[in-house]
Amino acid sequence: MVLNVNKGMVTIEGTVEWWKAIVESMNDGVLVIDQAGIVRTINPEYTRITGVTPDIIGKPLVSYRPGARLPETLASGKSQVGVYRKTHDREYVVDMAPVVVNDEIVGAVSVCKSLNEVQLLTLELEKQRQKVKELQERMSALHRVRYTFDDIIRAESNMQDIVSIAKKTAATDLPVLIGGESGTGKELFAHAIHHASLRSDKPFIAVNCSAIPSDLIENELFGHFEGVLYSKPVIGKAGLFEMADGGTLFLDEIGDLSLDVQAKLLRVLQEGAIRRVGEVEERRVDVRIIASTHRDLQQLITKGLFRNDLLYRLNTIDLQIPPLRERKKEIPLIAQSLLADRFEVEENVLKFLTQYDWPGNIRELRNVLDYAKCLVDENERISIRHFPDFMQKQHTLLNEEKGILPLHEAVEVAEKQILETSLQSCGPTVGERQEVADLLGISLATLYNKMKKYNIK
Ligand SMILES: Nc1ncnc2c1ncn2[C@@H]1O[C@H](COP(=O)(O)OP(=O)(O)OP(=O)(O)O)[C@@H](O)[C@H]1O
Repeated sequence: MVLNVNKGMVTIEGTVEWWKAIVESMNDGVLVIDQAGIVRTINPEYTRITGVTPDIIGKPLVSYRPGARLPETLASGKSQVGVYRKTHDREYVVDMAPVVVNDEIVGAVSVCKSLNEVQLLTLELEKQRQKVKELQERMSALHRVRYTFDDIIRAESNMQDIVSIAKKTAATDLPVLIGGESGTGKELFAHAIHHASLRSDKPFIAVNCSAIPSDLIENELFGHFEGVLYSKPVIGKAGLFEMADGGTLFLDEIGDLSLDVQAKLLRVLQEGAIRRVGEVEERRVDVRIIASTHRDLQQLITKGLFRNDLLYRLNTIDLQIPPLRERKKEIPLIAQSLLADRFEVEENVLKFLTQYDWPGNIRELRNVLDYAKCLVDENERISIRHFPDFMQKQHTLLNEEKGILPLHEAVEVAEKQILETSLQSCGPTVGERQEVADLLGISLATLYNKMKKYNIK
């Protein structure tokens, strides 16, 4: 035996004892025979699983266990894997392999697991498979589109034309570039095109290029290698291109990609293959690209911030979605749809909505209506005072320009102003508010109701 003293620890290595200790400590049952079929060793686990006791050591295996299969491996030199065995009431699974030294078979080893353990492992494996399946289903639900062409409310002829072109592109794999201000419905169009395409049962992956830091976007789009980096294991990761394989990749805000990533993207579009960061070999991907931007890409090209050749790869079909202020006819329709027939709206509100400029387009319209829906009381109709302050001011400005207000609105404006002025110099106590109510000739309860109505704190 060789004793090594290493930092105060005594170890035994390169000895029979060393290997015996390893075999003894294993969780699998081990039995070894030599060239003559004589059992040379078994470990305690072998006894526990098979019931064979250590007195077999030194005896021919077949004399002790006539049905043993290990001698077959010894004779043929061929391994046997997952062999089911049953002796008396014990069931187990055995792997058998020849022991080869200098190209010569010098024995054979049998490694067994009790069936119970195998069953437990099989059960665990089945559970994990089920989990993977559930996760895959959840992932594909996440990657399914929410909108179809039916969800695109349109009334203006320019929008009808755009939808009709978009429907035609759905039947192809051509790249589509969707332009338009923020909130005009670019992503809605991308969903609808994918939904109507032959790829609709495959993933739709949307990535907002402006939301991912530039040093991470390459990793996100193309994935990264698996291996060892600075002596640490790195688990490989598929990028969004691989995740979208067979489906559609929606590159939102493409104008925000750095020139470096634009060059890599162009290569992928030309080659139809991606290379994970840190890998050499290419992987083929079949992905349809729909890109969108609220920027003027021609202007970015002039400034040297966008690649001309990439634009030509992306804009085979170029859809420009007009801003909401150029689709006035659609505003009441979209508003009614967002209110889902559950809220009534005063006539002058719908009129005002069509006059407003909507710099945030349909997203802004949705937000403003959500605000009003939250503020309006049950059985009340949505009126201007249920809108955010900036909208109310805009409404007043518009009417001032015209110099006329509908009478009930003029009354409300005046009433609100009188209340605000009277309450300005008064403190928050009930006594002080009672004084204001007395001066105005109304009850305290009416004062509080009007404060609530006009959102006066
Ligand atoms: N024609 C339409 N009919 C009904 N709803 C619409 C229409 N266009 C857009 N919307 C709704 O407006 C909101 C904004 O749309 P979307 O996210 O598609 O805009 P976008 O142009 O992609 O915005 P951004 O450039 O900021 O990403 C979404 O809630 C969408 O469902």
